Amino acid sequence: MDPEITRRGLLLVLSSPSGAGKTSIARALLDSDPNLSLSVSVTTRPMRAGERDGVDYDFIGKAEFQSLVERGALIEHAEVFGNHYGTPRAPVEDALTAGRDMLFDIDWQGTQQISEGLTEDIVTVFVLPPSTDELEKRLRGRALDSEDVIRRRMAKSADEMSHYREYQYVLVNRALDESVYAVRAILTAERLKRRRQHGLVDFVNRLRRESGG
Ligand SMILES: Nc1nc2c(ncn2[C@@H]2O[C@H](COP(=O)(O)OP(=O)(O)O)[C@@H](O)[C@H]2O)c(=O)[nH]1
Ligand SMILES: Nc1ncnc2c1ncn2[C@@H]1O[C@H](COP(=O)(O)OP(=O)(O)O)[C@@H](O)[C@H]1O
Repeated sequence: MDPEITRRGLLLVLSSPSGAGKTSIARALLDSDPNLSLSVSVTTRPMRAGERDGVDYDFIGKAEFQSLVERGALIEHAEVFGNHYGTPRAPVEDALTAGRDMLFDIDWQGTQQISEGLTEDIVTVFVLPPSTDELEKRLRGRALDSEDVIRRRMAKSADEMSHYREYQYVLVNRALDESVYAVRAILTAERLKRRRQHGLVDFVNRLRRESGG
């Protein structure tokens, strides 16, 4: 991009029923895109094997969570599967003004709350599994949750999927590399939206002057 043209950051939201693959897509995007960073949520859910505190989530207690809510430090928050989750406000506001993009792995309740305040900045993608059998296979294959938790997540998936209409883009996650490719394409196109690019008037005026128009 020409240095005269700067851009406001965007907020890329990925939602899906649990196990459809949004975390896998998110990790691949983050690994390959230096201008994209993950919005690290706070949660009261216990840490899973393989997760890192401060990287995947900030794992906090219920009292601390409540205090963040009361201080208005969360841009949105919701209860999912009996645990509390929320998005810290400050990193989001900093990223937008600095022209950096942020990725959110949040549910439909959080997406609705962020959409209300930041309608112009948000790009939303809903990820569907290819089939219910495959969804269950992926949840079991992840081997991180107990049988009871897996059953609860499967039972909630129909409810979560009913919100696909509230999203701008919808993607069926068949082959992971194809899904990552598709979300990268969305990101590329959204970054080129005219309204996100500042300085275009001066840039085009200069081009026109230089070409004698
Ligand atoms: N509203 C909201 N939802 C969140 C946040 N962080 C995670 N979630 C959602 O909470 C649900 C459960 O997340 P998690 O416990 O990590 O399980 P998994 O995504 O199914 O592996 C998922 O639908 C996440 O997208 C957050 O900060 N806000
Ligand atoms: N396209 C895919 N094909 C096969 N397995 C997948 C695919 N995407 C993700 N998985 C696997 O499915 C499981 C759930 O994926 P994950 O990214 O944790 O889902 P979510 O974040 O939506 O709960 C993981 O074991 C992951 O490796």
